[in-house]
Amino acid sequence: MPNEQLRRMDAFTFPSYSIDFATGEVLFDYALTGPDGEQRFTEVITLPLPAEPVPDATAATLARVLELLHVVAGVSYYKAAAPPRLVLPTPLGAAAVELVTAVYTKGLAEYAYRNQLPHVLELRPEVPAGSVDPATPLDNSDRRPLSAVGGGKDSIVTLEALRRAGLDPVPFSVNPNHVIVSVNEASDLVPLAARRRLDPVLFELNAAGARNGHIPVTAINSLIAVATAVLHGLGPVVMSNERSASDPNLVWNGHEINHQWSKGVEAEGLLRAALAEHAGLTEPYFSLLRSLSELHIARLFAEIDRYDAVVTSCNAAFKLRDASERWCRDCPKCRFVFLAMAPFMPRERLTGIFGGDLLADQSQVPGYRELLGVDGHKPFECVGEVEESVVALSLLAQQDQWRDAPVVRALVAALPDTAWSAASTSDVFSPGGPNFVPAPYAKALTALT
Ligand SMILES: CC(=O)N[C@H]1[C@@H](OP(=O)(O)OP(=O)(O)OC[C@H]2O[C@@H](n3ccc(=O)[nH]c3=O)[C@H](O)[C@@H]2O)O[C@H](CO)[C@@H](O)[C@@H]1O[C@H](C)C(=O)N[C@@H](C)C(=O)N[C@@H](CCC(=O)O)C(=O)O
Ligand SMILES: Nc1ncnc2c1ncn2[C@@H]1O[C@H](COP(=O)(O)OP(=O)(O)OP(=O)(O)O)[C@@H](O)[C@H]1O
Repeated sequence: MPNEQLRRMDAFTFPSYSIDFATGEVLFDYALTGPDGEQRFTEVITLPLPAEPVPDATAATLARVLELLHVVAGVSYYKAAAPPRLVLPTPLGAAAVELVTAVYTKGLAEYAYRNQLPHVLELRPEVPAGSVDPATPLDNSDRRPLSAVGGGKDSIVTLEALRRAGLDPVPFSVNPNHVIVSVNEASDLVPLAARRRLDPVLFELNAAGARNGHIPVTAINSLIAVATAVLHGLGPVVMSNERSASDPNLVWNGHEINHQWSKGVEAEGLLRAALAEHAGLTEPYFSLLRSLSELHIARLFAEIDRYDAVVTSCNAAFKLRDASERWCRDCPKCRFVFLAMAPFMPRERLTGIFGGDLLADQSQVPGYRELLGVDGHKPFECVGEVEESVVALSLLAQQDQWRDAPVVRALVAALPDTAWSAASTSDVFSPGGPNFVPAPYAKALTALT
C-alpha cells in the first residue's frame, strides 16, 4: 500500500485472534482502515506447549492474558500509520484500559517525538460498551518462577540470584538468538522459549517509507512470558528492569519521553493491575532489580564469572536482521556497560568480555561525553543515569589500572567540579524507589554477595 494511503488511515482495529492448542500457535490479526481501503496484518506467536494436556481453567486464564497481549502487541502495526482512532475489540475493565492507553501513548512517546506526531501522546482507545466477566482468581505465587533472559548482564544477575536463593528459576526468552542460547547453556538450566513472527508486510511497508520508530518491546515480551508461565503452571515472571529505566530522556510538549518506558516501574504497576483485573493473576510479574541502579547491577554481575564468554548487552546483537555477533563496541550501550563494569573487575577480564578496550580508544570520547552529561541529552538507549556514569568515572580515576587510560584522562579533564561533588554524595549503591518484589523474593539478591 502506498505511503500516502497509509497516512490517510483513520483507525486501527483488532479483527480477531485465535490459539491452536495442538501447535501452541497464536494468531493476532490487525487492520488499519481508511478511505482508500484496509491494510491487514497477522502476527504469529508460538508458545511452548507443556507435555500434559492443558486443563480448561488454565486455557481460560491464558485466553485472558492473550486478550491483553493481542491489544498490546498491536503497537508495531499501529505505528506504520498512527491513525487518530484506536478501536479495541472487546470491553475491558479500567485497569486494562489504563494499561493499553499508556502502552500506545507513553510506550510510543519516543516514536511520537521523533516523527513529530503529538496526537499519539493524546491517543485514547475506543472501548466497546459492555461488561467483562470477572476473572477467576489464580494464585501461583509459590510455583517456580519464570526468569526472563535477554542475554545481557541484568537478566544473568537475576537468574543467578534466584538460583542461589533456591528458587529454582526456569529461564525464558522470546526468539532466543545465539547469545541467549549460549547464556542458557552456560547456566545449565533447562529453558523455555516462545517464537514471535512479525508480519513481513510490516517490513515491506517500512522499506517503502512507512512511519517507523521505537516500540515498547518489553511490554510485549512480558505478556508473552506471563502467557507461557500460565500455560506451564509456573509462578511469577521475574524481570530484570532497573531503577533508572523509569527516568525519562527528555520532556516534549509537556510529556516525558522515555526510550525504556515499558521497562519502568509505572509500566510494571499497570501490567500487574491489568493482569490481576483481567486474568485474575494475583502475583504475575515483577522486576527483582527494580530498586537497583545499573552501576549496582554491574557490581553484582562482577561477582559472577560463568557467563563471561557469552554475556552480551549490546542491542546491535539483537536486531532481527544484520545483527552483530556480540558487542559492537561503538554504541551508547556498549560504552555505558563497559564504564559501569570497569570499576569492579580486572581490566583484562573486562577487555576479554568485550573483545576490546573502549577506554583506551580516544574515538570513544564524544560518546562518553554524552553519557556524562557534558554534551546533549541521555541517548535513546538502555543506559544508566548521568550520575551513574560520573560515579563510575570517579571510581576509575582512583584505580591504578584505569586512571591513565586515555579516555579516563580526557573525561576527568572535561567534567566540571560540580559533577564531582554530586558524585561524592550519590546514592547509586543504595537500593531505593518503589518496587513490587514479593516478600519471598526480597532476600534473593543478598544470595549473590
Ligand atoms: C535491536 C534494536 O535495538 N532494534 C531497534 C531498532 O530497530 P532496527 O530496525 O535497527 O532492527 P530490528 O530490531 O531488527 O527491527 C526491525 C523493524 O521491526 C520493528 N519492530 C521490531 C520489533 C517489534 O517488536 N516490533 C517492531 O515493529 C522495528 O521498529 C524496526 O522497524 O530501532 C527501532 C526503531 O527505533 C527499534 O524499535 C528497535 O527496537 C526493538 C523493538 C528492540 O527489541 N529493542 C530493544 C533492544 C530495546 O530497545 N529495548 C529497550 C527497552 C524498550 C522498552 O520500553 O521496552 C531497552 O533495552 O532500553
Ligand atoms: N528476548 C527476550 N525474551 C524475554 N525477555 C527478554 C528478552 N530480551 C530482553 N528481555 C527481558 O526484558 C528486560 C529488559 O531487557 P534488557 O535488554 O534491558 O536486559 P538484559 O538483556 O538482561 O540486560 P542488559 O541491560 O545488560 O542488556 C529484562 O528483564 C530482560 O530479561
